[in-house]
Amino acid sequence: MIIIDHVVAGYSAEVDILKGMTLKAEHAEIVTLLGPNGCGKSTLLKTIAGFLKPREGSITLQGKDVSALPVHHKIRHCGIGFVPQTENVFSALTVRENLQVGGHYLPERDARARMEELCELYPVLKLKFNAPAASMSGGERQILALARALMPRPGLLLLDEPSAGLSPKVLLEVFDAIREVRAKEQVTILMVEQNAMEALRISDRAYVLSMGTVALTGRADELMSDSQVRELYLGGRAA
Ligand SMILES: Nc1ncnc2c1ncn2[C@@H]1O[C@H](COP(=O)(O)OP(=O)(O)OP(=O)(O)O)[C@@H](O)[C@H]1O
Repeated sequence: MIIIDHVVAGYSAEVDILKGMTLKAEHAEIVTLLGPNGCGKSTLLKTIAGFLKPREGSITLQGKDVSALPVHHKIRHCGIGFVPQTENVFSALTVRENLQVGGHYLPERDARARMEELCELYPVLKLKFNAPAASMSGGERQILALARALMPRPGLLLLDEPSAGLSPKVLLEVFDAIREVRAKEQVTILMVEQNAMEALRISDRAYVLSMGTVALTGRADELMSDSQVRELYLGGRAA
């Protein structure tokens, strides 16, 4: 379980982007963060991942305060995996090499076994194992990015717009991949998304952010079926 408690953070000392952000994700939940451009969704993920330090408030993971820990410590010792929105695979490296990067500090035997597991989970990785990531489609690259972050078996996975730039059909394949790993490995997933309705369909709960704070929260199915919420926050489309 992760608890974000009244977190204030930003890129410079003068400007707060997160202005007292409070939210949580329970074990093995898929929680989606929605909201308009610039409201702080990516900044929140970067703060949880350790790229930014909270000026105020705390981030608690499994009961431990991880607020001030740097990125590498969070990946290696706290079980936090992060898939950024762009540049999330190494195009010139093969699928195998990308996965090796994700598991670089695992003992070699463990890394090999983990790669095999992930190739079972996502057969496209096995198919393209020795091909460069550059030869993969957008959806395949997204699945590779997901698998790379999964190499060290994180308990918490942070996904920044996994559907960015994907067609509606491919988007659903990537969302299926996310749902599958939650089911198989009980990983907690905190995901930023612009495709609100599609993301809510695979989510347990969601938070709608506005100007650095939480404007609204609820169960995904309740948010989807509330016409006022749909109109105000989710683009007004029917569920
Ligand atoms: N590296 C940075 N340095 C300074 N300001 C930044 C940086 N990255 C983002 N910001 C600013 O922080 C604010 C929040 O940006 P953020 O990327 O978190 O928004 P977002 O909700 O993820 O938006 P989007 O949906 O467009 O990705 C914006 O005003 C943005 O200009």
